[in-house]
Amino acid sequence: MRPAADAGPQPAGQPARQVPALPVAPGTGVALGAGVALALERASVHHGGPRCALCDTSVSIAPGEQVALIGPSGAGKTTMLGVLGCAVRPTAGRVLVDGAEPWSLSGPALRTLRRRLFSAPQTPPLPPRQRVVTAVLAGRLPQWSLRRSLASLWRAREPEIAAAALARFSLDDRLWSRVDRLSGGERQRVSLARALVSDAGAFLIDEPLSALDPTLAGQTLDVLIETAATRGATLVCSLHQVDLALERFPRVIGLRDGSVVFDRPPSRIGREDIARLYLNRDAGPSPGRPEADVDDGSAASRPARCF
Ligand SMILES: Nc1ncnc2c1ncn2[C@@H]1O[C@H](COP(=O)(O)OP(=O)(O)OP(=O)(O)O)[C@@H](O)[C@H]1O
Repeated sequence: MRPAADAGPQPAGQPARQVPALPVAPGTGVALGAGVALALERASVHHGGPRCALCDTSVSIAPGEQVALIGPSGAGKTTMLGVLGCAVRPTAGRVLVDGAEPWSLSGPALRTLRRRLFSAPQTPPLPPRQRVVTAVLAGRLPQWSLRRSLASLWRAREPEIAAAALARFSLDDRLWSRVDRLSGGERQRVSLARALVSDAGAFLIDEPLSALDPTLAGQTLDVLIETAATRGATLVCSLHQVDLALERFPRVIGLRDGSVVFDRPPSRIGREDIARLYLNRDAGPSPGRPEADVDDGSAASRPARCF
C-alpha cells in the first residue's frame, strides 16, 4: 500500500506530485481511525409498496473492514447503505452501529452516533453556486460548532485541508472553482473529497465511480480504499464495476431482490455466481448474456473476471 501522503491518482507517465498529508481533525472527541462496527439483524425495509427493498437481511461488518456491495439495479444496495448509515429506518429487524441500536437512542445520542458515519449518496448534493473549497469542507461540519459552521459559509476555514483532499483526486487546481463549473466526474470526486476531510469511522459510499472513466475509476477507488485502511475506518461501497469490486475488496456482498445472494472473499466468487446475480429474468438466454459466459462445472471455483 502506498503511503497516504503520496497516494493520489497521477496521470500515466507523469512523475508523482508531492501532496501534503491531511491534517488530523482536532478536538472532536472522536478517535480518528477507530473503525465502526456495523450490523444488520434480520433487517427489512419496505419503501411503501408490498415489496421489500431489503428483505430479512443479516450482515456483520467488523471495524475497519472493507466491503463491496454489488448487484443489479434495484437490488437494494442504496437501501442497505441507507440503513447502515442510519438514514433509513428498518421496518423490521435491527441495525447496530458499534453495538448500539440507533433508532432507540435519543435525538442527541443519535446525532453523535451519526457523526461516526460518512455517507456519500449516488448523486452528490452540491449547491451549484458554491465554491469547491466550501463544498469539500462541508465534510467537516459534523465536527464543527454551529458558530464555526456558519462562519465557514462566509469565509472558508482550513482551506489547506480541502486542498489536500482534492489533491488526492488530482483536483487541487479546482479549490476555488464554482461547483457548477465542474464536469460530472469532477463533481463526483469533490463529493468524495468530503469523506477525506471528515473524521468518520465508517465510509458508506454509494456508486462513487458512476461518472468516471475507467482509469479515473480505479484511481479514485484506490484513494478511498487507502484512506480507509490508513485510518482503520470501515468502508462499505456499492459498485456497478464488478471487476473493480472483485479486484480491490477483500469481501464482496452480492445483493439481489433485497437479499444477500453471496457474501465472501472474491477468491471464492465464481463467474457463475456473478452471472446468476445479474441474470435478467425478464429475458431468455441469448448469446452475450452473462450465463453464456459461464463454463459448466468448473466456473464456480474460478474467480470471476468477466465484466
Ligand atoms: N424512496 C423510495 N420509494 C419507493 N421505492 C423505493 C424507494 N427507494 C428505493 N425504492 C425501491 O427499492 C428497491 C431497491 O432500491 P435501491 O435504490 O436500494 O436499489 P439499488 O441496488 O441501489 O439500485 P441501483 O443500482 O439502480 O442504484 C427498488 O425496487 C426501488 O425501486
